[in-house]
Amino acid sequence: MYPLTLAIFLLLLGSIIWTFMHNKGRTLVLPPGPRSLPIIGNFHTLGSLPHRALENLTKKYGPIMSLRLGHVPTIVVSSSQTAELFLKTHDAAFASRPIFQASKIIGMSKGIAFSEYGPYWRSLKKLVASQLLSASKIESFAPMRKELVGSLVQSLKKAAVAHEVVDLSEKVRKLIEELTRRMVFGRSHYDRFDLKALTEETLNLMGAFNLADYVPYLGALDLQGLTSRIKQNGKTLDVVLENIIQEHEQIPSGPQSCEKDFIDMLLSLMNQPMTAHDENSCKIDRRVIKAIIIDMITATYDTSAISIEWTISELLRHPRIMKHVQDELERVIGMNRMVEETDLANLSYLSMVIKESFRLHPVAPFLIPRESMEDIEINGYYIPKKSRLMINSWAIGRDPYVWSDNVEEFYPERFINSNIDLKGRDFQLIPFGSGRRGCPGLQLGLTTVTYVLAQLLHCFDWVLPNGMLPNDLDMSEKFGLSMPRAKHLLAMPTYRLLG
Ligand code: HEM
Repeated sequence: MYPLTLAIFLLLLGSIIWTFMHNKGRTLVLPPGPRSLPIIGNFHTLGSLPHRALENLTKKYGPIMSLRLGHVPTIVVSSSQTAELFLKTHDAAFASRPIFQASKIIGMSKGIAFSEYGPYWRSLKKLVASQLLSASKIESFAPMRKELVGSLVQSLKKAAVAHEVVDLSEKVRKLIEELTRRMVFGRSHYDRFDLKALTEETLNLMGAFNLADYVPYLGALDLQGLTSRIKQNGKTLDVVLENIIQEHEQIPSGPQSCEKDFIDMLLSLMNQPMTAHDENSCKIDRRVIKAIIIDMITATYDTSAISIEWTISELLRHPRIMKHVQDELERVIGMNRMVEETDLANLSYLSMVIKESFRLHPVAPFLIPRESMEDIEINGYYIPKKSRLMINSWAIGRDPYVWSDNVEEFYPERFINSNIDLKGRDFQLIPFGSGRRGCPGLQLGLTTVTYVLAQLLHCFDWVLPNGMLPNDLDMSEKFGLSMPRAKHLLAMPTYRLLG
């Protein structure tokens, strides 16, 4: 009798443990969140500025909040501690990206920013980091940056003499556009194509809330007209890139050319494995080159320009801080010459101003959405596989537990004696993201932003037009994948260097 009882007992115990293990996901609950409606889920709660709407909801539901966008389970993370849990402790589980209809059709799901996590993405990211965005490659474009920023200063000098009001947003955008064009396409004469309009359309389509991505069975109806626009955009982009690549093949850059553009670099690696010394890794072909190029253009196109326009807007609203920046520039560089990139490391106050600007105005308020690759438990909550993860870096920059009670104030001095940097290790400030999917263009982006700002603030005094007072400057945002000012920044320059 005794062995039989023991066997039954062990069988029962085993089945209880098995049931517990296999029902683990079901016994845990989703993070709290607002009630969702049929079909649309919580879309109606997002409004026109979702980063603000969701920060508001966080006050009720906490820093890990669960929503449903259409049919997609979505987790919104809004504090530095919880961001660390998702982007560091459990980074591997959240290292994938959702595949959007636009990224698939346009070809971006084969690039870095919008591809799923796996060996292909890993090889691609390594290739780009080592061949296109290495410190030496960024350095090789320094003369080009100097030439183009110099031309902008000359045109602003003329405007200053004529007492003209300048559309600074437009000027800076054109500068970054030209920097991007020269770096990626170099000598190509692509004036037959409106690459600017094409890139803007790509960014708009990638940033749109497309019903096909959230309520798949409505996708076929194309109620928003997005699918046809995406197809058209994908086709045109492919033709343009094919033309530019062919031009590069017909007139290759000389072996001595010191300013090889990205297409030259990638063509020189054609048919080689993406990861050096790994014959099994995917080969670099035209499709890979096009996907990388689209990534490089879209990632560079507006990020730096948006950071610059927000920083100058804040300085125009805060004359004390503007003066402090200019005093530093005068002390470090003097008034007889222009800023060089080698001076940038000595501009510590400007660096604090840029951090403060990123805190209040992160270019990508939700970073780039991620997708979970497995069922996972975090902080006692159940997060199902294929959940969308939105990190609200805009809300994290305003967390009063981290930034004290003057969160809304533009106050660069908060970074004095602080080790917080922008590299994604300090989760209170993550404008470039963090972890495996963090931004590989951080160094290039930060160099460009700091150099252009230093030059504009060293060469010119700036005032708002028509006697507008600093507090009257409209600081409204336009929400998208990236978040520029809603209205262009207008200001009047006065040249201030000697000679
Ligand atoms: C001020 C300038 C820039 C800002 C604020 C910025 C910001 C970001 C952010 C927030 C992400 C998402 C990170 C995440 O999900 O954790 C990202 C990803 C990315 N960025 Fe940047 N970026 C900038 C400039 C650049 C430049 C100049 C390049 C390249 C030339 C670049 C290339 C990329 C790429 C390829 C990714 C996708 C990485 C991946 O998915 O693995 N970025 N960036």
